[in-house]
Amino acid sequence: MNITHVAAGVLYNAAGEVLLSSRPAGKAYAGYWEFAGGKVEAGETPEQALRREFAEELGVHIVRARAWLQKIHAYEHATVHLHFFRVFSGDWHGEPTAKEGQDLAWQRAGAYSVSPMLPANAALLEALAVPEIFSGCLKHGLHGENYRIVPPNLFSRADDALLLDADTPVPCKLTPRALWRVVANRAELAQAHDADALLWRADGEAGALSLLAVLKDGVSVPVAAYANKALCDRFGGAWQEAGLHALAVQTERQNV
Ligand SMILES: Nc1nc2c([nH]c(=O)n2[C@@H]2O[C@H](COP(=O)(O)OP(=O)(O)OP(=O)(O)O)[C@@H](O)[C@H]2O)c(=O)[nH]1
Repeated sequence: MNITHVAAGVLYNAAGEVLLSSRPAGKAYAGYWEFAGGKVEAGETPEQALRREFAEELGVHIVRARAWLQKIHAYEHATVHLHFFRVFSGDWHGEPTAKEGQDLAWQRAGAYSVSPMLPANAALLEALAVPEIFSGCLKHGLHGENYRIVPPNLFSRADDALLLDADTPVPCKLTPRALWRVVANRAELAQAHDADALLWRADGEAGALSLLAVLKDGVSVPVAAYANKALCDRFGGAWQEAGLHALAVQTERQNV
């Protein structure tokens, strides 16, 4: 199969908004909103392609980009392997300028006002609303800004995300905003193919290192590392560099 590699970036401003751009006239899906980026050229890494596309399309110079999710999507015209990056405020400079006739809009993650969005990006746009810091435990749930992930017995609101083990069926009466599965190794990861997001439970150094290896291979859904504060302090930077979405710091009082 012929696969086109594409690099795209989620650019953040100081207010925490993300930049979307519309596809210019003449391209497939003209007028649809997407993240700035484009095809990876021969001899380039995805990150190099991202830097080039951001300079060409937006006049933005990227200082540091963090790997995020990877998606494979089959379009009528091509199958694309998308490499998404996040570029946080402070990690870029320049004034984003539409250099290719596109429209630009800063948007609050989860409260988008532009449309239509590129259909392939739906899960990604939802993933951006997942906060980057959680705290709590598996038994009582994990809490982040405007977001909570709870086990079935605590599920009470339509905007709750549901926390389940890798092999527990979703209770049919529940319709969570997202399904999070708890995994601790590659075998459980392989079972969790229906998850919208993953909570990687790292109990010690071995678990922390295997999470790092999984992230380096590339992940297609947001991953939060569930670990005690000491492990989060020790591995947090390396995990985030490799594509971790969030840290879920295990609170002291529990032991599950
Ligand atoms: N830039 C970008 N492309 C995306 C995103 N999501 C997604 O499915 N794609 C797909 O990835 C492909 C990117 O190709 P492109 O046409 O933007 O790349 P390009 O600027 O290098 O195109 P060109 O060679 O026609 O000038 C398209 O099929 C596009 O639909 C996204 O968020 N951003």
